[in-house]
Amino acid sequence: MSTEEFRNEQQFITGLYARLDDLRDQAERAVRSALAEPGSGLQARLERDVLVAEQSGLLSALNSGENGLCFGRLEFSDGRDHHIGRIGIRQDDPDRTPLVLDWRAEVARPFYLATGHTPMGLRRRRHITTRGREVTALHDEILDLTDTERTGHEGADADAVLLAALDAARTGRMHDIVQTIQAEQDRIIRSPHAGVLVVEGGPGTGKTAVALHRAAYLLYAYRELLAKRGVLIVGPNPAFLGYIGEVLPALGETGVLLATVGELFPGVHATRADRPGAAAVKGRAAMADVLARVVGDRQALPENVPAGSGEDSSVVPEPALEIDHDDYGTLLLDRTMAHEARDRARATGLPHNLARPYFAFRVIDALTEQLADRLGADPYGGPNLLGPDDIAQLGKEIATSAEVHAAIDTLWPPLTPEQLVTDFLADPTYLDAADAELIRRPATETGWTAADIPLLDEAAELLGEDDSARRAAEERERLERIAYAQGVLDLSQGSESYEFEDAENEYLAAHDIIDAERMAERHEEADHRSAAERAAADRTWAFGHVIVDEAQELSAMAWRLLMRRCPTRSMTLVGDPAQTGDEAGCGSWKRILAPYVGNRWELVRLGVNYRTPAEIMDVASAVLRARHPGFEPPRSVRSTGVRPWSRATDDLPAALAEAVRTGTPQEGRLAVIAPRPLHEALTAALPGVRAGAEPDLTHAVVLLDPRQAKGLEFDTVLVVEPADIAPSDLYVALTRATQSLGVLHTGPLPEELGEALVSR
Ligand SMILES: Nc1ncnc2c1ncn2[C@@H]1O[C@H](COP(=O)(O)OP(=O)(O)OP(=O)(O)O)[C@@H](O)[C@H]1O
Repeated sequence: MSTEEFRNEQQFITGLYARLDDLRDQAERAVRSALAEPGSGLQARLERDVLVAEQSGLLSALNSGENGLCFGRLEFSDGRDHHIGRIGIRQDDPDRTPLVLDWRAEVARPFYLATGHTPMGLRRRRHITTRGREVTALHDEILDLTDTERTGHEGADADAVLLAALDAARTGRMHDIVQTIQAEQDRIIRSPHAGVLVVEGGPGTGKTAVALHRAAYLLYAYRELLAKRGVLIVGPNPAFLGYIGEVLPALGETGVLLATVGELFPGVHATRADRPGAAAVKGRAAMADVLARVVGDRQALPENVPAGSGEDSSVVPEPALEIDHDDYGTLLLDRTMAHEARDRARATGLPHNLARPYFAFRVIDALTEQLADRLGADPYGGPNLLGPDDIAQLGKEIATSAEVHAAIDTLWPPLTPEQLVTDFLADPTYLDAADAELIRRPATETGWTAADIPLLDEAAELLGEDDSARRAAEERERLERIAYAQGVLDLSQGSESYEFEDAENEYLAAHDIIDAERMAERHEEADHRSAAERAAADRTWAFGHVIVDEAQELSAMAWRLLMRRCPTRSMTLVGDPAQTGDEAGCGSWKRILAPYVGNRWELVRLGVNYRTPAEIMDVASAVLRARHPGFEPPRSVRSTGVRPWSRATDDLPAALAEAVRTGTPQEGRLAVIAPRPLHEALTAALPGVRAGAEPDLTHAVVLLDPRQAKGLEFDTVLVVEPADIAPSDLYVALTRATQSLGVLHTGPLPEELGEALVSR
């Protein structure tokens, strides 16, 4: 081993961290002094806010570089020599020479793609492993095969760095993979941001890792566009989002919204669970039509014939609403009138609440006409005696009558999504009896389920938000801000000294470059939250890019919601149809995507399993092949030589306690995956175990049900009572371990599993 190479590299890394410390100091000082500024005046406050935001963003990016700041070096045959790191850092010289290049820069690509066959101009690729600020290992690969110069760090196994990362003890939190991204993954991470990209791959093929690094890459490559519109990452449950939550901050990116579909209707938290079968019914595409019909039904016509209207036998009595007007006695809002008003309002094509004023205007006009006919009728049969002013006055009185508005509300009520969906679930219509029964929920039972959220969103689309009051208030505020900004500008103009006319001293004052309106707008922007925060609070936010993990789990209704959040259809969807567990999940990409993008989407497959050793993957594949004989499992990149085992027992809690005691790794994590009904008994047998809806995954031992385990991984996994777990969920459970797998059972094992395991 060449100690000189080692020393040189250490010297470089030490210098690099010194530069990082300097930059951090500068940014901290800038933030501190900006915050200490009294900031009088709009312009000063605006500048201060911008500076604080910029420097804080820079600080968090610099802090993210603390671990593994630099992890690679590229030496090109033409003499170029670059270090590669988590973030880019420049020297403090007039040219701002790069010290280390951001892994996302185009020049860094050969680090991930170059091979002996296609060296991409590289002579040597070096992996630098560090602990804190200390270099602990160097691995070199010579790509130019004519090169005879050796450093002594050429690894016998070029994949040593990758294998070390895969073998490392798990922490309960996902880590980034910037140091070891593989070529097939790199191509996906850097593919252009427009259009729909589907990434399919078996368990452990790095789909989640790729999706997260793609978000970081897109924010780097299309920063201007995406920082404004934000990136949304959708995951299957909050525990999973907690598990992946540290990856992007570690890559210096914080402006991404991570959410489950159940969190995408602002103001509503899904806290209830659906009963079995209900989510599948609620998730069907047909629910969109059902809800549209339900809204249509709320645009009603009068049903009852008023008492006494059949007295004149020459007139066919018509159903009508009787309106008792304080001043003018009874008015009749009859069916013909309501029908005509409804047709007019519907013809606008607007959502229910926004079409409502059109209905109301029409009804008011018709009632005014009715009243004018009655009051102005000439007893001698001549033309109406009322003039246009009288009729206009009558119209005003009708339009401001509480009784008239009550009648309009009866026929075309203003509705909220919550109200509409609550009423629908209490009395589900347009469904067959069995489906209706599955989703029926009395209006007195409050709280929402995750499958209700797409229904609420659909209802919100059908109803539209009548936001005229809010918009009027916003406009008032805006005008006030402009008036204030104008005052500020007038003052600054008034205080100009004569020196400003002197060409020598000429500089731009605020009023030269900005008018009051723009100044007010800029101040308003400076007040605003980050794109991710604003997006989280706004149901109609259109994201710049949407990434969906475990995409196979989403229902047709959930897709409708997500597509509304991404009108440009710039999306990355990752998933594995073989792992579909949710009863509402929609299996085929073609079926999911056809309604939105036809066949204009791209599919890429990942075929290497980085998580599960070959011995464990053999067992999991046996389970899947029993149902899908043609199934091709992903190829495991490593094997451990440890065969998965099974143990039959009469005393499950005791046997499990023993297996947990002997199986818990010194470092690393163990998960027990068991059907939910067993959890109470098993928790009692495992003191200190973390269980429940959102267990702390960083704890040494956790108890999960198979659905909770989706997307997660642990060093050791114990699967309990596999015969009681649905096959696709069992496949997921069996593929969660990075080192060892055991199965405990009281009854017989599923046949294919029994054959694949060694019994203990
Ligand atoms: N290039 C890589 N370098 C190092 N580790 C990697 C690499 N690719 C994937 N991994 C690791 O492999 C494991 C599995 O990755 P990930 O969770 O992204 O897979 P997945 O395809 O989403 O799996 P599943 O479908 O089972 O949820 C993770 O620990 C991840 O860090």
